[in-house]
Amino acid sequence: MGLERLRAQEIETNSTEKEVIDENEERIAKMSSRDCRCDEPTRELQSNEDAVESSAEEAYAAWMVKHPSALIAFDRMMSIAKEKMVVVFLDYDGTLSPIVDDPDRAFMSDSMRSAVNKVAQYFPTCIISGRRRDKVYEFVKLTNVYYVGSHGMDIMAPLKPVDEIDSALHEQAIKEKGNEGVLFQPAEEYLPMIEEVYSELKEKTKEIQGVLIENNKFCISVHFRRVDEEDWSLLENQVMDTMKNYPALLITRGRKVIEIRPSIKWDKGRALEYLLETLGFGNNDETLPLYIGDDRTDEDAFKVLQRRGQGYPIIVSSVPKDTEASYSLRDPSEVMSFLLHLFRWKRDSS
Ligand SMILES: O=P(O)(O)OC[C@H]1O[C@H](O[C@H]2O[C@H](CO)[C@@H](O)[C@H](O)[C@H]2O)[C@H](O)[C@@H](O)[C@@H]1O
Repeated sequence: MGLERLRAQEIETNSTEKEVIDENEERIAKMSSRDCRCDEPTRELQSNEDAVESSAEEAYAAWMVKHPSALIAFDRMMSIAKEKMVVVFLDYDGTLSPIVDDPDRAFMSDSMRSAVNKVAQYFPTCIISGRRRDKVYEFVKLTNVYYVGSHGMDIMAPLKPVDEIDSALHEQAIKEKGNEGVLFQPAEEYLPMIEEVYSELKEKTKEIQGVLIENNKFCISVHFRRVDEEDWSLLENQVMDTMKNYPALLITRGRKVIEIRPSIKWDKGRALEYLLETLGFGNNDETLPLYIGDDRTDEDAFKVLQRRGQGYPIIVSSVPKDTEASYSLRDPSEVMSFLLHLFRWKRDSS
């Protein structure tokens, strides 16, 4: 697409998008000038609520010293990117869409879609989610990004040879899909077991109000966000009881969700490495991967980037969290601002 058209598209950016960006920029400007606060006159005694809020803000500010805002640090981060190929990896829930009660309604805003689309016009862009791959596509609806589902276990990659990545696993798991690309599903043999567990869990938990079991193809999510807190341990016991019969499956935790997945050595971090190889960007010196995610499963990808000493792991969180990420963004609206910064940076430097 020509630059003219890209610019025209950007001008069309709707007002909500602009408002969100302005708000974020105002907040960032305030944060950058935080040091000035010591000159302010001593404030009057605050109400308890204010005090709690301000101590939460202080804890967040202290955490941000170790995980600076990727918006504030943008220019510094990008100063080494000029000579490199930036590859963008994005988580979906909590990163591109806000966390909502009903997982089927975790829609992405049009302005976020437009930001991802803009970034994907300049950089290879992959969305890596715990959800089914086709479900993520239903939400995102962009044809210029790569989709990875089931926490990295369902990859649709371009038709390209893979070098040394797990050749044994690769041979058994790869399938050619005509011109669409190559489907890499390292946990394919677990499919019947996952189906079985999904049916069992549905049956077993059907009396618990609010529980939702989501079939994510190679993984299962047991959601308890809408379950009464007093039923949480009952649900947990029922899940554990079912899982006793499936030692080949692993239980992990996410945001108000118990996740069940094959216990193979494959996760979002391995998927990131796999994609870098298949996209032809395996070379550490020439590639700058950015990974933005909010969940525990994204930590696997952060760890990989830390181990490779390459790129930028960025966590999305509005509260202090233990993380391997080097940078942070507060919420999806800051993710959108970051993506638009990235787009403009590339557009204006090309
Ligand atoms: O890897 P992700 O794209 O972050 O997916 C992780 C899980 O996200 C979804 O659940 C979470 O978001 C829901 C919608 O906002 C929310 O209701 C739920 O409480 C969260 O845990 C998704 O439904 C899961 O299948 C994914 O594994």
